[in-house]
Amino acid sequence: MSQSITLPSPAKLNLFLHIVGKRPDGYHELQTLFQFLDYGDDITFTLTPEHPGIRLREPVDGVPDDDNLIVRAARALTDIAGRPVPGASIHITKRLPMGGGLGGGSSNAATTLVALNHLWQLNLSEDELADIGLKLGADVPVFVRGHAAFGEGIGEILTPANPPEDWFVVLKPDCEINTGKIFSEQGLTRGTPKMKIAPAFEGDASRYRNDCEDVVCELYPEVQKGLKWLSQFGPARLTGTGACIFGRFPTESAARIIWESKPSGIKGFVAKGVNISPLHQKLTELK
Ligand SMILES: C[C@](O)(CO)[C@H](O)COP(=O)(O)OP(=O)(O)OC[C@H]1O[C@@H](n2ccc(N)nc2=O)[C@H](O)[C@@H]1O
Ligand SMILES: Nc1ncnc2c1ncn2[C@@H]1O[C@H](COP(=O)(O)OP(=O)(O)OP(=O)(O)O)[C@@H](O)[C@H]1O
Repeated sequence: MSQSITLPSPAKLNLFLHIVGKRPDGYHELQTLFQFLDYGDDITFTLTPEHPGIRLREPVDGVPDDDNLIVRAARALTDIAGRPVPGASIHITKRLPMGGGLGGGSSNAATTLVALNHLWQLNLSEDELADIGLKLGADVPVFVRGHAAFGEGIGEILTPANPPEDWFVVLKPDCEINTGKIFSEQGLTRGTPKMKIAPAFEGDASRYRNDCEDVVCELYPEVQKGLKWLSQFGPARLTGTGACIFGRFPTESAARIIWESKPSGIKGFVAKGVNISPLHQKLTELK
């Protein structure tokens, strides 16, 4: 690879999300089905041997650079490198809404780990990168591994899956939702019985549920309104702890017809569900 590389940092959907328990450390045990979207941010990494350290070319709105998951991921790799590494300048084209349940920050962290592992020639394995990623956020490992998967534990125990690669209308109701706040809500459904993960479940969208939906709809009426509208055309769900909601369609044209008729003012996009992450597709092309 050259000294500069631009890589995708895609969104994920939680096609379903069950909360099956709570761990002693307060984190919730989940069962979920992750699929990637062919839509997301792009990040350009340029090595700057003349300038040591990590620099973000522009801040992400409302996120101090030291808290930015891109910078935190790069620093975590620097710490583990065991030798001096060249500086890096990082430019992000941000498309994913924050607090959207699309895993934007986690995806940015994963793309950074994968990119700098290559550019700095650290040769860390996928397992090692996923372990570093888990310390940054529960959703980072699935983005590092790059295959649609059933997620268990807090999302780090991954079993590769192949749900249908349908088209989605993703809508972003006008609110940002803090993941920690939803997990701390008293009324959250926490006791869904654990099921045996089985491939048959991958295609059976009628069984998909998100246990955060009731609490989120109660706290954020704009999410409830969006779900009601989207449900007219088929099953619609919340992703993660929201705020984004999605409806599934068999073709792009079917999705676009609904997208064109959405209520004015609501943002979002149309995208295809993909089982190999666009990040990993691009890496394969570069090899
Ligand atoms: C809801 C999901 O998006 C589903 O994929 C993820 O589990 C959330 O992952 P994430 O945004 O990376 O979340 P983190 O940054 O790790 O966690 C934010 C906060 O949410 C709570 N949290 C998160 C994940 C989890 N399984 N149980 C929790 O209780 C914890 O209080 C944590 O401090
Ligand atoms: N590079 C980044 N991009 C977006 N958010 C970031 C980034 N770095 C840190 N953050 C912080 O992470 C928070 C969550 O952002 P993110 O876009 O991951 O939300 P999300 O889609 O709801 O995530 P999840 O589905 O994992 O809960 C933001 O509010 C922000 O404070």
